Amino acid sequence: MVRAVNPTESAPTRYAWEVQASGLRVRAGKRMAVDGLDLRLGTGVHGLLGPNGAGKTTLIRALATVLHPAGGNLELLGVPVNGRPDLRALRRRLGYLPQEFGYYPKFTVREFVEYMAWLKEVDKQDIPGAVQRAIERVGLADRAEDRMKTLSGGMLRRAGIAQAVVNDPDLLLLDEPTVGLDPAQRLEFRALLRALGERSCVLVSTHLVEDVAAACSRVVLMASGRSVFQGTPDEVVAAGGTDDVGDSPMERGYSALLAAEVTR
Ligand SMILES: Nc1ncnc2c1ncn2[C@@H]1O[C@H](COP(=O)(O)OP(=O)(O)OP(=O)(O)O)[C@@H](O)[C@H]1O
Repeated sequence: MVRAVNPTESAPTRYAWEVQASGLRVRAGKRMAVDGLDLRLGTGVHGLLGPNGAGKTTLIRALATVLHPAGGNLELLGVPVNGRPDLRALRRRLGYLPQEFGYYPKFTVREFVEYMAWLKEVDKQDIPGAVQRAIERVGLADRAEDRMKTLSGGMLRRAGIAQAVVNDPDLLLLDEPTVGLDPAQRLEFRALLRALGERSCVLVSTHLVEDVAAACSRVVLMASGRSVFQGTPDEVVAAGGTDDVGDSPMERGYSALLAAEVTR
C-alpha cells in the first residue's frame, strides 16, 4: 500500500535558522515559564545560561517537541510546530538529552542506544554502525556490554549523550549534559560538542559558565522566561568589570548581564 506523504515530510529542507522563535510562550504546569521569547539559532554550539527557574528546561522541552507552545511562533528545521502538525518526521532529525531520562536497567549500554536508534527510526541496516560510533564518541566503548544499572552517574550521562547523537541529529538539545562528568570527561565532552557543532545546531543548557567559554560559539542568556542576551562568549566577557561577581572573566560578564537585567 502506498502511504500518503504528510506536509511535514514534504517540507522544504532549506531554512535560514534551525530554530526560529518569536513571542514564544510555553507553560510548565500552571506557570508561563517561557513568556515572550525571541530566538534564532543557526549551525554551531549555543550555550544556554540563566539562573534557577529562568525557563531553560521548559524552553528545551518545547524545542524537543515534548511541550507544546501556548503562544507565539516556533519553527524547527524549517517546520512550523504551532497548531497540531504531525511531528514524526521532524523528531527523527532531533536529538534530546533530558535532565533525567528513563531506561530499562537490565539493558546493556549497546542495547539502550540501539533501542533509542530504533525509536528514532534510524534505517535498520545503519543501526549497528551508528550505535558503535555514538558509544565511541562518548568514550563508553569499553563498557558497551555492561548493564545500565552498573554504570556510575557520569557514565549514565554519557550513555544519555550517546542516545541523543545516535541519529546524527540536525538539532541537538542537551539539558545540563556535564552534570556528574569528571574533569577529564568534561574536556572530552567539550571537544565532542565542538565537533557536533560543525554541522548541527547544538543547544546546551548549563550552569557551568566555563563550559560555555570553552565549547560554545554563541551564548543565549535567559531570565524570567525571556532571552535577555544573545551574543558571543567574547561579548559576555566584555560586559563584565572587576566589581562584578565571579571567579573568571566569563563569570563576571554573566553576572553583569544578569544584574543589568534585574535593574532594568
Ligand atoms: N511541572 C511544573 N509545574 C509548575 N511549575 C513548574 C513546572 N516545571 C517548572 N516550573 C516552574 O517554571 C519555571 C521555569 O522552570 P525551568 O525548570 O524551566 O527553569 P530552569 O531555568 O531550567 O531552572 P534550573 O536552572 O533550576 O534547572 C520555574 O519557576 C519552575 O518553578
